[in-house]
Amino acid sequence: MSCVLVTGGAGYIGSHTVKVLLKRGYEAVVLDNLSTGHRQAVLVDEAHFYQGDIADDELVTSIVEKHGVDSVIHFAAKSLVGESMKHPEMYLWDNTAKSVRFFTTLKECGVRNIIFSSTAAVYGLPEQIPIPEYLEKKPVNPYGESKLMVEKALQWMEQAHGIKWVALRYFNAAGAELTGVIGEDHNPETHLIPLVLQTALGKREAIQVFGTDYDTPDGTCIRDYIHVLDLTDAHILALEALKKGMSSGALNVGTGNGYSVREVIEMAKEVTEREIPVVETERRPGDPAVLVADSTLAQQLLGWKPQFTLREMIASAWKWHSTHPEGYRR
Ligand SMILES: NC(=O)c1ccc[n+]([C@@H]2O[C@H](COP(=O)([O-])OP(=O)(O)OC[C@H]3O[C@@H](n4cnc5c(N)ncnc54)[C@H](O)[C@@H]3O)[C@@H](O)[C@H]2O)c1
Ligand SMILES: O=c1ccn([C@@H]2O[C@H](COP(=O)(O)OP(=O)(O)O[C@H]3O[C@H](CO)[C@@H](O)[C@H](O)[C@H]3O)[C@@H](O)[C@H]2O)c(=O)[nH]1
Repeated sequence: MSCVLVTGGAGYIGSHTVKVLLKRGYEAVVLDNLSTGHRQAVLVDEAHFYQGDIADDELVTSIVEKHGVDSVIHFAAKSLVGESMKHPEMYLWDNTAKSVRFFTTLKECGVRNIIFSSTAAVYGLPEQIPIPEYLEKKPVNPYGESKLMVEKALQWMEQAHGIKWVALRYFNAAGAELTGVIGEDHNPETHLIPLVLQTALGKREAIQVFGTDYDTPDGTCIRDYIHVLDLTDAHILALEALKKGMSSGALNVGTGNGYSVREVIEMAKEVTEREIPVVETERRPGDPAVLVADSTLAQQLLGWKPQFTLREMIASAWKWHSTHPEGYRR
């Protein structure tokens, strides 16, 4: 089997993907600067680990040559929407400029296959639900813009240099692998499900519900939560399809089912059998009311099908959080 370079492989989604890649017989090498990732998240001894930056040409070249890398899964990025509003230049630099530099190095090394972590944030405030890929892309924050620019860079680099790529536009990643050994550990944590579970653990006094006056059945925002293992599966299938000749392009990855903030909290109460105090607050700026994916294309082209329900996402996340209340800092 060939060697896959996984950037951001010490992060939440990347570490799950590395584990599954190894299990399926791939050789994997991780490049991560540990800005938000955790060295302990790359558990398996067979995964080679390099601490460094994707824009370090020399390091990238030496990794590709040493390990015979022929494909890349590129997770490394900053992904805090609020931070991107305050410091857009940071996102344009880290996510866009560094990715272009990284792809240039890969091109020079002859690496042709790239799977890229894109996001539902490229759609901005979509006028149609569920969201198909062809809908107009109008990001409402620099984070989404920084990812859309990378998709465009890939398109042009394909034309000029024959790079093959798939941009997976994830909706809301959730859950953890089923042994509870690795999981989500962001600092600061901004995502709903980990915050709800930290509240169940008593680490937070209450979960804030950002806005109860949206035009949705219970007034709170609706999102399409997708299990991190379903995401991992989509990456590996996309890589395999690309190598078999599938055309480059962007694919949505979600379940097609939307859940409101209140529904998530209710399900978390059932799963954890704990009290979860709620405080209703103002809307969080930039939050669309509803984001639900139409993932028909990914299902047709990759033969991919999401396997996990929201309950299973919350239960697997609970297994991780309840056994690692301080995340990887134990
Ligand atoms: N979590 C979600 O719900 C979600 C949704 C849509 C898209 N995404 C995208 O998926 C990817 C992974 O997200 P995550 O939640 O696992 O984030 P994460 O912060 O846990 O992982 C990102 C990893 O990349 C590393 N990194 C960042 N910049 C780097 C650089 N310049 N060089 C080397 N390593 C670098 C970090 O140290 C970290 O380990 C990101 O690109 C994110 O934008 C995430
Ligand atoms: O304390 C909290 C945190 C979140 N929310 C709400 O919960 C929903 C989900 O929020 P969050 O978990 O922060 O995810 P999103 O803001 O939807 O963004 C995620 O999903 C996007 C794609 O849908 C990705 O682009 C982003 O990277 C990823 O963080 C939103 O309606 C929030 O307003 C709360 O009510 N209280």
